[in-house]
Amino acid sequence: MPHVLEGDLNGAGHKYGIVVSRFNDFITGRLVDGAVDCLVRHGVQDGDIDVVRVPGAFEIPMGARKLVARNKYDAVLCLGAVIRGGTPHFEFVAGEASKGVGALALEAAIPVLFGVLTTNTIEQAVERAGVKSGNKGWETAMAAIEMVNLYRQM
Ligand SMILES: Nc1c(NC[C@H](O)[C@H](O)[C@H](O)CO)[nH]c(=O)[nH]c1=O
Ligand SMILES: CC(=O)[C@@H](O)COP(=O)(O)O
Repeated sequence: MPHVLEGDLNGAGHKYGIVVSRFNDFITGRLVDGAVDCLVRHGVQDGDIDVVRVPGAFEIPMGARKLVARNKYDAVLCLGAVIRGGTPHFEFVAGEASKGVGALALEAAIPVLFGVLTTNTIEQAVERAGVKSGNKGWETAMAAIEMVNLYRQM
């Protein structure tokens, strides 16, 4: 039988930083609600969750990097919503947000999670912010709890 490592879903005693972009706040606010609900329901104290708001998804990596540098969190969650418009701007904003979070995640000593919606339509974003396709904030928080507990075993 192989020896398998995986993190459990108990968040008791964990501290989390959340960076969220204000652009499309009608969506990103729901992502934060979902993430905080998930963390608290899995044992994280409300007072152990800090939320930092940045203007848009392009600024998420900057905010996340500052949160990691505080050295006070077990993980940092990055939440946002990039919704395609009429120009190629979507590709650049979404691309830089994911590249920046990905690079930070590989250099940081703690898990940095990517919960940025990148959708073609507003409807797709709404569906993934607590409607019929779940809540990307909740999903990101679940992954964060698991990764924190996995890191503690490695
Ligand atoms: N169009 C969206 C943006 N655009 C703004 C950028 O993220 C950035 O704030 C600006 O370019 C200044 O650097 N941001 C989103 O989060 N979502 C969008 O759909
Ligand atoms: C993702 C975006 O930057 C987008 O909302 C901007 O819309 P547009 O491409 O119509 O300027």
